[in-house]
Amino acid sequence: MTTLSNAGYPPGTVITGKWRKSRYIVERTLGKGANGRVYLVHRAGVRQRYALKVGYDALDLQSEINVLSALKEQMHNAYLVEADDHQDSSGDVPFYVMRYIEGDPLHRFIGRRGKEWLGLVGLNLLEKLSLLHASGYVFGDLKPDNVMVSPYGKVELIDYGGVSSIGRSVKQFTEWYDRGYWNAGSRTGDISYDLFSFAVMCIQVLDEKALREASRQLPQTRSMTDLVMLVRRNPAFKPYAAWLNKALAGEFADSREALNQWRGSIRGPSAGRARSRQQDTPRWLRNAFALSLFILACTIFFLFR
Ligand SMILES: Nc1ncnc2c1ncn2[C@@H]1O[C@H](COP(=O)(O)OP(=O)(O)OP(=O)(O)O)[C@@H](O)[C@H]1O
Repeated sequence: MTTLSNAGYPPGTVITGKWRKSRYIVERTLGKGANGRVYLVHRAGVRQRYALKVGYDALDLQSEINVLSALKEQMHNAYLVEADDHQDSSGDVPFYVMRYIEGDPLHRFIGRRGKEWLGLVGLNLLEKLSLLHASGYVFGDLKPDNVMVSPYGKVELIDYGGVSSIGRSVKQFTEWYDRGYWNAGSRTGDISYDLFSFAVMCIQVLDEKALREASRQLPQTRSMTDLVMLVRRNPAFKPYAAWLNKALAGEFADSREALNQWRGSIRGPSAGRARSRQQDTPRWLRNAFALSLFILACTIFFLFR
């Protein structure tokens, strides 16, 4: 196996699996990151679309494939479709095919739809994380770019390159979301590591400016207390404050507890809207409606008795 050296595949490129012989046709590039390029593809002769990742480094991609294969067995998770090698001008290039997730990354979704969606989206994300934790893994590199949200708030994690077994060192992380960056704990992959990252993501979504300012200090003076203080300062955090403080301090016993507490402390946007619709209706109008129902009932009673 060699590493991918080309500049990317243009639309129409056919990627043929060396061993399994599946043929995928590139529609467009979906994105590129530190580990590889991801293409939107469809299988030759079939409409079904997939995301296909070609790695820059064969070993890194293989470890991602190993995790996805293990998850597929343990979680009956159909995210990984297949893995194979493909031959291009640079030699054999490894790739894997996964479910295509349509949606927006978390920060773009919240930016478009409103911060009140954080409750529901956070709940769905915590459900995904607790399934992963129950299978013995931590996600590691949890950040808004790796959380895709569909138009109805359904959540999918992408980029499993940072996943590691519970108890092992975190393989891949991104500064803001990393517990070590805030001098708030080790980089050992435990469930609290993911919950810490989750809390920082929430802080970013609700007050990115304050998070940026807090991160500007000297590395040795940065601390979890800075995050706790900024949660305390901004009233937007009120519904989530108790949860965030507990996650930042690593005090959740497990992700089920975190999930249940989140569920208890939030109200989804639809519930919020329904409630505000009810509150928007003036009391006189509700009373008038009740009175007219009463008069109608009396009329029917006297007419038909
Ligand atoms: N299953 C998928 N469905 C839709 N889009 C995807 C999928 N997987 C990846 N992408 C897109 O491709 C981009 C790069 O993918 P990915 O994050 O896996 O690459 P990476 O090299 O590991 O990135 P990073 O540098 O963040 O670690 C993502 O940001 C996303 O936009």
